[in-house]
Amino acid sequence: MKKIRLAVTGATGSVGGAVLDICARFPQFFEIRALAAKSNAKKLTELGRRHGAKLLCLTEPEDKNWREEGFTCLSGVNGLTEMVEEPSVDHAVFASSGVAAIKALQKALMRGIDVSLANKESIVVAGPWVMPLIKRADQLRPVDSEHSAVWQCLRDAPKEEVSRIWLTASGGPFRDYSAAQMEGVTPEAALNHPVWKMGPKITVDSATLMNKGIECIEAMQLFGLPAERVGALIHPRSQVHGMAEFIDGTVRLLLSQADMRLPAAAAIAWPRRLPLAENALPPIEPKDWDLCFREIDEKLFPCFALAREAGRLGGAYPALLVGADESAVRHFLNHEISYRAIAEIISEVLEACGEKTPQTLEEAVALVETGEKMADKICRDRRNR
Ligand SMILES: NC(=O)C1=CN([C@@H]2O[C@H](COP(=O)(O)OP(=O)(O)OC[C@H]3O[C@@H](n4cnc5c(N)ncnc54)[C@H](OP(=O)(O)O)[C@@H]3O)[C@@H](O)[C@H]2O)C=CC1
Ligand SMILES: CC(=O)[C@@H](O)[C@H](O)COP(=O)(O)O
Ligand SMILES: [Mn+2]
Repeated sequence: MKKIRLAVTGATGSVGGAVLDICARFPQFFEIRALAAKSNAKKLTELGRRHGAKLLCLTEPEDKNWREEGFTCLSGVNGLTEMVEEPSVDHAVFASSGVAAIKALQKALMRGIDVSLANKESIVVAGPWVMPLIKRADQLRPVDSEHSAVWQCLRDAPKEEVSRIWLTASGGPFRDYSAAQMEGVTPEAALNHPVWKMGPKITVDSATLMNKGIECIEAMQLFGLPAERVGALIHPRSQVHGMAEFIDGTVRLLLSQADMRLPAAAAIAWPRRLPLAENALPPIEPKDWDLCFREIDEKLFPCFALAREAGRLGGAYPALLVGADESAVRHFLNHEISYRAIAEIISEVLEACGEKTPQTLEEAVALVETGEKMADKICRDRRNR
């Protein structure tokens, strides 16, 4: 069988690591051609050598003349686009954070190569422009664990037979806190996720439940469903990752260990399933299967409510939300604003400038920056008060 030749954006990060782990375990199926990150030249080069990559790309290298012997080295955001246009790449994995990879995602889909997508920001911001570029079923495969689960549950299901889909949420470290207990929680506490080991931004988003709200918008885009047909439930043990409910009232659900290597493998190996249960990831024993779900309290988790509303309203709101959240989380992690202020600041941004619907992808991406800058200003003003 011909090996799948991959380019991985976000290779130095948490999901990037899961993808590379799968590739290393199954060298008979995968070949790493290209790796990209933002600025971590040392780790990227090390990974490049370990996985035999030929091409490396840093979008923001510290040294503008960055070069590494034995590799073709690209710099800047355009490097990501060049990377996915490389003829020897036939599968692009997007596992970077933020919105830098949107153009490259667009190019990869237009080129017709397979795409595995973990980066949720890009689809939330650019979904209306990116989704129509898909040329065939399953060209775009979700890697975000809940979306991968739903995608797998929907396999072979006619769209008209699907009534609703469900995403699960761990609930984050504060899922059992009262509003009073949430006052004054620290970044360190927010970074202590009960289940997943992830990058800092998404970990804080899990603690505010913004992650789940953003994932609802991501699901609306990926599966072409309106907000009212995308639900989310707290499921503390994170065994069930997503569900599809059908018009006859039956529900398919996907239950597995909480390990990003599973959705990564499902995406890059599709339609094949890799024998991960044999060694790396033993399945959960039936006696331990857990089917406890509970509703999300939108008062306790206002970020979730804000994202749900942004998804319902569409237009400029999803992009502004992504930008404002990026800023608010950064300021929270820097101990400059409180946990509660994250939702307050995002709400202020959405109220101030949500009306103008972007007409182009460029306008949508510009709105992310607008949201981020406006939230930066609100944070600064609050500190100076
Ligand atoms: N972690 C997880 O389990 C999950 C993550 N996701 C999503 O996947 C994405 C990555 O998350 P995660 O792995 O946790 O994040 P990490 O913080 O662990 O890693 C981020 C990665 O993205 C790279 N990166 C950041 N900005 C840019 C940029 N401007 N250009 C190129 N590369 C960039 C970083 O490079 P560098 O090291 O040089 O900074 C690093 O490789 C996010 O969109 C997240 O929401 C989705 C589901 C699960
Ligand atoms: C692993 C993954 O997909 C994350 O997006 C995860 O969902 C975060 O956990 P929460 O359910 O706490 O948001
Ligand atoms: Mn997820």
